[in-house]
Amino acid sequence: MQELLNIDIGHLLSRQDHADFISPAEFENFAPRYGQAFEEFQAVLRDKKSPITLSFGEEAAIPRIKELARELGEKYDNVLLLGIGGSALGARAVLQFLHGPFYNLEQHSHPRLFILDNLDPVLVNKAVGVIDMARTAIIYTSKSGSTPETAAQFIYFYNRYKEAGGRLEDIVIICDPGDNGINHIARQLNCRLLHIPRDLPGRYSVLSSVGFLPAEVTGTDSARLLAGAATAHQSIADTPLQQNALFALGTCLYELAVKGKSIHVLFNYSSMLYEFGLWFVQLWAESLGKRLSLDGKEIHAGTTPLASLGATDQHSILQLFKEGPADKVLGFVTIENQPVDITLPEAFPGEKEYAYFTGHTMGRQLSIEQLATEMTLVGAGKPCYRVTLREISPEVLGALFYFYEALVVYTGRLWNINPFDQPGVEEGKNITYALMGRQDYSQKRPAYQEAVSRYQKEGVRLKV
Ligand SMILES: O=P(O)(O)OC[C@H]1O[C@H](O)[C@H](O)[C@@H](O)[C@@H]1O
Repeated sequence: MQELLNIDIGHLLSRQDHADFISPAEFENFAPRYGQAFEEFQAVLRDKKSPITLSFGEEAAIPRIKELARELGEKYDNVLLLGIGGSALGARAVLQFLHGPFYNLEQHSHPRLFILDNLDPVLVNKAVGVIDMARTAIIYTSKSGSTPETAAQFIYFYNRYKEAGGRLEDIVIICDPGDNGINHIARQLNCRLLHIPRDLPGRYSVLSSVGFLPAEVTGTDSARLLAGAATAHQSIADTPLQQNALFALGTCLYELAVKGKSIHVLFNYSSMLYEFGLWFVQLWAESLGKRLSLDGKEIHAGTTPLASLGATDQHSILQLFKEGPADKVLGFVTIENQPVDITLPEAFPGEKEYAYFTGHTMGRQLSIEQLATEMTLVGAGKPCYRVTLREISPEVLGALFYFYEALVVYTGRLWNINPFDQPGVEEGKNITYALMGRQDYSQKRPAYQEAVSRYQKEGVRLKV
């Protein structure tokens, strides 16, 4: 049987020395130079000692998650998921990949799923206009429980839910098991509580109750997502260096970054992968973008992730990819076996711009366009790799999630950084807490207020 994922790195390489690609000599040097780091990483995976392998322990939680999803489905027409970042992007990617963008408009036996992942009064107001709170279950997902955007949304919807006569014990909270406010609230409400493994960071948590419950609510078997991840895990952990796709791709991406390819574009050739692209952006950016190395040196590691959609973005950003700065490496993601294809009937036979479509399928046209785009980029000196997905299925998506998680963790080793923290986002949060009057930030408040007014005075305002 065909593999879940196939990776082609041939067009990251060149036949001779080339500043924009990996040369044969550089490629040959991979094993002696990085082999030990990779084999150490493989050993950590095999021993299930990496935070990402905590997902496999979540198999035990699946029966309870299925039961909960079934109950919610029986009682409610809608499920409202409140979360942000790693608490929403994975669920959005699963929904889009397996059900597409019109899930909530289709007729089916499962509840509609609304994922609100922004603090935006206009958006919230629009949602209130279309969601009947008396027929809506709430899932509040926050690893830390202290993320202010999600907390504000929960406070608001909790009140609306109560006003609509909602049963407090049906609210679902998904969070870290620590002794924190969100757990206190869960106990106070006596509601449903699912815990995310303590050492599984939010942006790596899609393969846990964070992704599993919303998936199950919409009828996706989360055990199949996890089974796909397990297949990818086995291949990454057990395949020897010379044939290992993750070793080859991760090492190429790291070396190309060092050679100045500071932007990593994921060019997804399926609208079903649109949300996956956003999940990838958070995972790549927060994990690898680090000021300090593990030994405390200021290195400003990482490359900038960008998600693009084919064929749509051929008509927007492709021009820059091809002729703009030579600072990018591009990964194409394509789907080998589409569940449906559409054959174009004969029309306008006398018009040469239209006649040639007759008998072609949209799927075939899309794959021709993908190949044409990739070839022209490589021809213009832009290194490209391709990930081919066997089909649209939970197993393939689980494998894809896990592959990119492992890719990030391995390249993090080469950068010598911690891929599991995000110190850079804490300062902004602290200012927010202080200015919003959070009690335990009262001492820091005057200093932050002063800094804010100084900052605002520095503005140079011009009229239009
Ligand atoms: O799940 P939460 O704790 O609410 O966190 C939501 C998001 O918050 C922060 O921005 C972190 O940098 C992200 O990594 C995280 O996914």
